[in-house]
Parts: sequence; structure tokens; C-alpha cells
Amino acid sequence: MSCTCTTTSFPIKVPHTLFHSRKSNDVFPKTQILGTLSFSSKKNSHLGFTDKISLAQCSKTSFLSEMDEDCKLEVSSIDIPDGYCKELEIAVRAVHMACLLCQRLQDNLLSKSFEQVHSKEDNSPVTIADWSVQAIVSWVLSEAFGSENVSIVAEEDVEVLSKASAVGLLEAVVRTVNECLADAPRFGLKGPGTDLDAKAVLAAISRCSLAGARGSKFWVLDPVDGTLGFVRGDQYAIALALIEDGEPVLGVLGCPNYPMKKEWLSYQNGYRRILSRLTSQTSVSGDKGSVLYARKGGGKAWMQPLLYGEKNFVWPNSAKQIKVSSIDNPALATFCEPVEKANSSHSFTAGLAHSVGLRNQPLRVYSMVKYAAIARGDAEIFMKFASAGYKEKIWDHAAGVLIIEEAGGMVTDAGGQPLDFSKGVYLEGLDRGIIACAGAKLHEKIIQAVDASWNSSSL
Ligand SMILES: Nc1ncnc2c1ncn2[C@@H]1O[C@H](COP(=O)(O)OS(=O)(=O)O)[C@@H](OP(=O)(O)O)[C@H]1O
Ligand SMILES: [Mg+2]
Ligand SMILES: [Mg+2]
Ligand SMILES: [Mg+2]
Repeated sequence: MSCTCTTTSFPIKVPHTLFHSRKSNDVFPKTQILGTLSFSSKKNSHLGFTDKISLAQCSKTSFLSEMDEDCKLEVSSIDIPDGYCKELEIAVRAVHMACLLCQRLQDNLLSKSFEQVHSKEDNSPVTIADWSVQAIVSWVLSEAFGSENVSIVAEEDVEVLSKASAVGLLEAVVRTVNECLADAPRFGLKGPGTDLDAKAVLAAISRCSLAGARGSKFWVLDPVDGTLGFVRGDQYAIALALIEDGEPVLGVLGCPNYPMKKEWLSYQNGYRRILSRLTSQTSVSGDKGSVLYARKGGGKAWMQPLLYGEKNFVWPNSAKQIKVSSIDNPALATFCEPVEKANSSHSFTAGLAHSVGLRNQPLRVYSMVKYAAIARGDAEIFMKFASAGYKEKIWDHAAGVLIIEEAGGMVTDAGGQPLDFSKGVYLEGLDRGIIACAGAKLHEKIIQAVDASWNSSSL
């Protein structure tokens, strides 16, 4: 069964009449093709031939070579294989549910001491939210598609939770997971019926293994990206992507704290006090928080506001299309970058900004919310130049990259190459840094500025 997307904004809307002349080259602009096109040719108002072709052929006129003269193509439908529709819907429902959970957790984290924040071996923070979201998303995907059909790569593991000293922490995670899953029917998801015990919660977390990153099709999850931002009452994201044959094909990015005003995004603007007053109890839909998503080749990216109050989630929950900004003048463009200097060189990007002619102060934002800002048109550039030894993980980028690309933007490394999600857990071969842009003009200027200044940098 395939879902026939007759309203997709894929390079053409269907039904659609195309005039094809034998002299033209491509019938359609080159696109990432996912399905088949049904059409009939019309020559002098009588039907010539009908055909179903793989959309990959559309970028060549070979399939029209039999045409003996100019003709009209009546395109009747575009079929995108079902494999993406159901998976996208379940992923969005799960991330939406996890966003509301994290809002509640962040609200009460801010009202308590920091004892709920733990440190991992690499000294990065991990909280009840990270473990709980990983357990919940893992459980929901396995329930929806059968655990034998689901492979998940995710950031967290059960090492800290399994320690004898972590009994209280594990109990808190189990309680949090069950409270959230009890609400699953509100999101159109099947709940477990009875509470999961500690063993089932640990199994859900640990079934997400790094080994899955070598498979041909796997989910990749960052349960809380920007945990630092989460514990500081600021921005963070829940990032879920589906990777097939080394490329992200679905991207879902939950941004529970995304504010209604873009200037509130920036850490140094100190709006987190205002944001923290907009708690999950007092907020209404649209106040703060959204879920962004896209499917490869869909040609569109979408954003739905978080649900508040007792309303039930109805797919696609008043989603609206988002597009990158059309600003390509550096003097008007805004760039965003990580908050932590340890995660990206602020001095190097300041030099790039100066040489490219960027005038606006950088938006320093935690997590993949930076990707969301580009996809929504709230910023034009995201730059990250981590220290030489740091290896970027696929869960920190997969969802955001696809959403920006389907919103009309582009993401490459500093050499202009796409990020490579086909080499396991890390973005192997990344050339110097990550540059995401709303458009090619700004992107080209930044690439040139990096080349011009790299040798004099200490990176
Ligand atoms: N040293 C270093 N260099 C580069 N990146 C690092 C580094 N350390 C951590 N990380 C990963 O970056 C994730 C946070 O990225 P951000 O872009 O949000 O950085 S920042 O939080 O704004 O500083 C953060 O994601 P989460 O762990 O999910 O929070 C880290 O995985
Ligand atoms: Mg982390
Ligand atoms: Mg992360
Ligand atoms: Mg994380």
C-alpha cells in the first residue's frame, strides 16, 4: 500500500499539466526521488500513452524519447512508498509526547537542586529526562513496528542507572517513563496497559545500541540534545531521525522551549527567566515549543505547535510549512553557534563574521535548536568549529540536517561536502567544521572565508 501524496509540493503539484518539447533537457529539476509518477501524454487532444515511471527518470528525458513530437503530460499522481508516512507519523507523535514530558521535568528541575543531574565519563551531563525519553521513544517504536524490525542508535546507555548506588535514580526514571506512557493514548499511541518495571525500562534504554549504526536502516536518537541547556532552564531539543543507506530519510526535531520571539532564543539575552515562567502549566499552544519534521524528497518541512491543556493530539496537529529565510545579504543575516566556547571556537567564527560582513550579534543557542532556527527562517547561518580532536556524533545532526534541506537550505562541512551519516556513530571525514545556510550565496561566502583564514587559526 502506498500513500498517494497528491498535494505534495514536490517539484510539481498533481494533477498537473506539463508541456514537454523534445528540445528540453530535464522534465523536472533534479530531486531526491522516492516514488513513481503516473501520467498520460496528450497530443493534439487525444491520449498518447500512459505510464508509471520511477521519479528518478524524471530528471532525464530518456523515458520521453519515444515521443515523436512535442506533447503535454497530464500528471495524475505521485506515489511515495508508504515506508515513510507511518514511520513519520509515529515518530512525530512520540517526540511530541516526549517534549511535553521534558517541559514538566525542566519545570520541576528548576524548582529543585541540581541533584538530578549526573555526569558521564566524558564529563557531559545526563539527567532523568535523557534516560526517560530514550526509554519512551525506544518502547514506542518497538511497539509500533515490532522490536525485531526496529534498530535504534541513541546517545545514552544504562551504565550509570545500573549501579547499586543508583536505585533511587532508576526508580525516578521508571516512575517518569510510566507517567508519560500512561498518557500515550492522548497522542494516538498505544500505551503498555500496565506499568513497565525497572527491567523493562532498562531493556528499552539498552536496546538502543551503537552497533546499529552500521545497518542499512536505523533510527538515531538524541533524547535530550543540549542537556546543558536543559539543566540551565534554556534551549534543548529531542532529535529523532531515520537513516537508510547512509542518508537521513526522516527527521523530527522537538524544541520544547522554542520561544514565540526569535530574539528570546539567544542565551546571552537572558530570556530563560521569561521562558521558565511560561511553564507547561501556564502555557497555551503557540506560547513556546514546537515539533519540526520533514521527509527526504518531500520538498517541504513542517512545524506543529506543542499541545497544551487537556487537548488530544490530532495528526498533523495544525502543522504549517516552514521555509528558510530569503536573506542573502551578509549585513542583514544572523548566524548562530553553540553557547559553549569548548564546543565551538567563538573567536574563529567572529573572524569569519567580520570578513564576510555579518553585522548582527551571533545567536548563541544550545542544541539542534540552532538547526530549527535556520529551518524556520529565524537565522540564516549556523557555524560550528569544534576542537581538532572532537568527533561529531550522528545524533547531534541527522534530524536537523534533513529538516533544513527540505526547508530549502543546505548543510555541509567547511569543504562544501554533505555530512556523511554512512560511517557509523561519528561524522567521519568531516572537513574542519559544519556550515548550515539558508541559501547558496551566503554559504559560498563562508566557505571562502574559512579557506582564507584557516591556516592562521589555531584550530
Ligand atoms: N567538546 C565538544 N565539542 C563539540 N561538541 C560537543 C563537545 N562536547 C559535547 N558536545 C556535544 O555537543 C552537543 C551540544 O551541542 P551544542 O551545539 O548545543 O553546544 S552547546 O550546548 O551550545 O555548547 C552536546 O549534545 P548533548 O550531549 O546531547 O547535550 C554534546 O554531545
Ligand atoms: Mg549528552
Ligand atoms: Mg546532543
Ligand atoms: Mg543528548
